[in-house]
Parts: sequence; C-alpha cells; structure tokens
Amino acid sequence: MSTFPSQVKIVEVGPRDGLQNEKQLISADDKIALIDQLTDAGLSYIESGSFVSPKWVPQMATSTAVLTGIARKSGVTYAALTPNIKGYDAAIAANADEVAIFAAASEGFSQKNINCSIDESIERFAPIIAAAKQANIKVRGYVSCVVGCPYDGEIAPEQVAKVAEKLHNMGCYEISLGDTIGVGTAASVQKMLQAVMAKVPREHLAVHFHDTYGQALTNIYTALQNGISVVDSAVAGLGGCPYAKGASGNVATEDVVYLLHGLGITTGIDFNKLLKAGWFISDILGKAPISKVSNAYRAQHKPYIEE
Ligand SMILES: CC(=O)SCCNC(=O)CCNC(=O)[C@H](O)C(C)(C)COP(=O)(O)OP(=O)(O)OC[C@H]1O[C@@H](n2cnc3c(N)ncnc32)[C@H](O)[C@@H]1OP(=O)(O)O
Ligand SMILES: CC(=O)CC(=O)O
Repeated sequence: MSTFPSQVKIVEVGPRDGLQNEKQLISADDKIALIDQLTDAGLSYIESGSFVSPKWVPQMATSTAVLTGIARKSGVTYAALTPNIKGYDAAIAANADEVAIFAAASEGFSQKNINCSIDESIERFAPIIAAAKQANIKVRGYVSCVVGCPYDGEIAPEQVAKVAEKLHNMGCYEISLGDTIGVGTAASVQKMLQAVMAKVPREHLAVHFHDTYGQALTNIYTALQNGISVVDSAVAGLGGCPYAKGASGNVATEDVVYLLHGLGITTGIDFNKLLKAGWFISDILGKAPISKVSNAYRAQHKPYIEE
C-alpha cells in the first residue's frame, strides 16, 4: 500500500479514443456537451479531439468545431492528437492546450495506423516538437501496442522501452504506454514497466489500458504499485482503435475512479457527475456504459446517486 501514489491524475480520453471508432457520427454539439460535463465533473485533463486525416478517422473531423466550442475552465488541459505538422498546426489554430504524438512499439501497427515505419514516425514528429517548443506547448507521447500487436504478436519489453526513450529524449514530457488491444496481464505489464522504467523515470510515465480481456484494472493496480500516478481512461468505457480489430474499449473512468477512491487516492473528481456524463454519451450512442460500476450504481440508485 505504501508505494501507491497519494494522488492520481486521470487523463480522460473518452472524447477522442472513446469516440474515434464509433460508426455513428456524433455531432460536434454533443461532443462539446460531453466535454463540458467532464469538465464540470472535475476532470483536469481531457483529450478532446484528434487532428488526423478525416479520410482515415471520419469521427474526428469535428475536432476544430469541438475545441473551439467547449466552455474552457481555467486549470483544465484540453489536448489533441497530432500525427504530423499539418495536424499540429490545425490543433494549435483550434486552441488545443497540449498536443500528443503517437508512435507504436510494433512496425506492423505503425504501418497500419499511420502509414509509416516507427523511425519515419519519429522523423515526422520532430517538426512538431520543434514548433511546440517555440510556442511553449507541451507535447505528450504515446507508445501503442506495448504488450501485444494485432499484426506482429507479442512485443518485447525492450522494444517498448526503446521507443518510449526516444519520445522522452526528443522532448515529450510524459509517455503514455498503451495496451492497444488489451492483452496485458499483471505479469506481462510488470515486465514491460520494468524495462521502460530503466530508461524513462516513472514520473514521466502514464498507463493506457484497453479492457479487451478484462485485465485493465488489475494492470492499473500493477502500475500504481510501481509508483506511476497518471492513468488514461474513457468515460463509460468507450473506445477502440480503427486499426486494431477486435480491441474493445478503454478502461472506464468510472471504474478507475471507484478503484482509486477505494484505495484512498484522491482524484478531484465528482463521482456522481462523472456517472451522469457517462450515461449522457451512452444514451446518445444507444447503449449502456461499459462500466460495471456505473451499471451497479444505476441499478441501485436509479438513475444516479441523488445529492
Ligand atoms: C491507438 C490509437 O488509437 S491511435 C489513433 C487512431 N489512429 C489514427 O488516428 C491514425 C489516423 N491516420 C492518419 O490520419 C493517416 O495515417 C496519416 C495522416 C497520419 C498519414 O496518412 P498518409 O496517407 O500517409 O498521409 P499523407 O501525408 O500522404 O497525406 C494524405 C492525405 O491526408 C491528408 N492529411 C495528412 N495529414 C493530415 C492531418 N493531420 N489532418 C488532415 N488531413 C491530413 C493530406 O492532406 C492528404 O490529403 P489529400 O489526399 O486530399 O491530398
Ligand atoms: C494513442 C492511443 O490511443 C494509445 C493506444 O491505445 O494505443
């Protein structure tokens, strides 16, 4: 217990990772309403869009409208994904507070996801880092497929460490380690974290688990035991990647907050407002949240815990 951080920052990726794979196009207004509710619930970091090719990810074509339409709250970071300098310029024009670049630990996924090799992707990111440095914009880095890849299979922890170190050395202030297809277990995640922490200090690491095999909370617990204090999650357990067939949603923010609060770890999040935000977007999508916690509260308190 004593090794756990006393406070955890949740990076809410629902409006981006959560929605990017939804076939039904969600309007900018609905995305704005979701982000505003998440802000009101106390999330301090909300990945609000993605400036990628709309031909590749049509759902994210509203990102300029979304980032320019939200009610910004002081102290909250509204970030966006940027694969190249074109995306960076568009994100900054839309007032993104921060950007995130995204590499992969596997060549197969890098090719399918961003149409280039890992080394080429690092080259494409260099101008983003340079421009962001000049503009005083922080850059977050992702490494996808940190345990397994839908194309290349099992991924060696040393390969993850190599890519994470590259992103860290080139100027990313934080590296988010993504189990894109959710195959990790406590044992494989521990091995991967050990290899990465030998190259990048844990203070600069975040974890990003998809829950395909139901292991996400256990894997987060493993990361917390390693002193990692930044966790990515998506409200209502939304999510999936268009280039990782069969991968299910991100771990639900509701489930993560329930775990953290149960451990006495503070998050600054109003749990009830978070539940409401999850039901708001799930109603629009026509399905219940993929969060056991949220469904349990709904069943017991109909529809939420009334204040
Ligand atoms: C694990 C995860 O969840 S990661 C997130 C999910 N995955 C993604 O979002 C990846 C999406 N991938 C992509 O958008 C693409 O692979 C890219 C843009 C990164 C690279 O695609 P490429 O086809 O190699 O790009 P290229 O530079 O050749 O440009 C092709 C077209 O895309 C357009 N384009 C390139 N970058 C962008 C951008 N950032 N924003 C909008 N359009 C863009 C170009 O203008 C060009 O348009 P045109 O055909 O009308 O002339
Ligand atoms: C960029 C991401 O969304 C991280 C991942 O799931 O691989």
